[in-house]
Amino acid sequence: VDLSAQIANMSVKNLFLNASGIHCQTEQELDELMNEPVSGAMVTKSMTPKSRFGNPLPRYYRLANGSINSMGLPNQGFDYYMDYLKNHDQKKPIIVSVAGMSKEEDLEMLHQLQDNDDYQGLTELNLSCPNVIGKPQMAYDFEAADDLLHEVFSFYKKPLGIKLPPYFDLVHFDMIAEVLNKYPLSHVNTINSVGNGLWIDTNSETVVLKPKGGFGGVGGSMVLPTALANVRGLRQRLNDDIKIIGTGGVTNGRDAFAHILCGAEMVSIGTQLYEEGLQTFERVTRELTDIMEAKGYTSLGDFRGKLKVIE
Ligand SMILES: C=Cc1c(C(=O)O)[nH]c(=O)[nH]c1=O
Repeated sequence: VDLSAQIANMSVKNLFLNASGIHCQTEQELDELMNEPVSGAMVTKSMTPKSRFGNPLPRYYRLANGSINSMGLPNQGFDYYMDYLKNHDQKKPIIVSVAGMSKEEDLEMLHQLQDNDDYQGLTELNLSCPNVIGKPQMAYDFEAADDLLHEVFSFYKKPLGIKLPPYFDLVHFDMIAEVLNKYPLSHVNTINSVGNGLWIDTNSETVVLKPKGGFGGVGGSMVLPTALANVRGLRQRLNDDIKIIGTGGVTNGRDAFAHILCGAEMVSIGTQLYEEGLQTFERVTRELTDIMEAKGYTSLGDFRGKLKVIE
């Protein structure tokens, strides 16, 4: 099922999904997401060809208004997730997230997905992992991202989206959109965590994460302004047929409403889902429904992308 098909009969009910990395690494976590009644889709932890332990612990830390992580791409490996797809009926679309440690690994996994006749799913190429030691975030290198996508779309013909890091300059929105509009992407998922933040325990005068001297991706409510800007900036610049999954900073119905006003077709929840658990989906959906009812909206289309500016 590609995202646009999923969106065709979109309602509040199936608007939400987990952010990749959250509650989606093991078979048990994936089963719990699959059986969660409210979320409309789900996404796997970004996978690499072989399973990875990831970075040394501590590698996740909860902040007052968010989180910081340097997980280092821990995942069970490509074959594990392919087996999961084969052995479980899909009660909801599962987005397969792919994040090779190199361009070669990205291409290797995408070739396998393309050549697997049993696989008809929606794939998301993660170009934005900030925590693999020594590996830059590909999506900050516009030329390299263009080259990779050119090569990918020379053979990959199934629905494919990409996960982007946040950009912080309107010219960068222009530049990445110029690249992405050249390709038949099903969607863009924005934002990934805000890369290479740093948190300090001032009592011990020490960083809180072990990997990379404490540098890690920042998520949660404190990144909502950046997430909204990236959803809005890319919606204003991307071809209409490239849908946007809004990710970043969603803790309640009002945050989700804001993402949709900026143009998000679906909304994913990460830090809040990790901290509060799967009941987050039911709570945020209820809160969003209450807001829509109070405003007299009966469908997401009544307000999606209709953010007003001050004339
Ligand atoms: C796939 C690796 C990622 C990771 C990670 O595994 O460290 N953390 C993030 O916040 N975003 C990612 O994209």
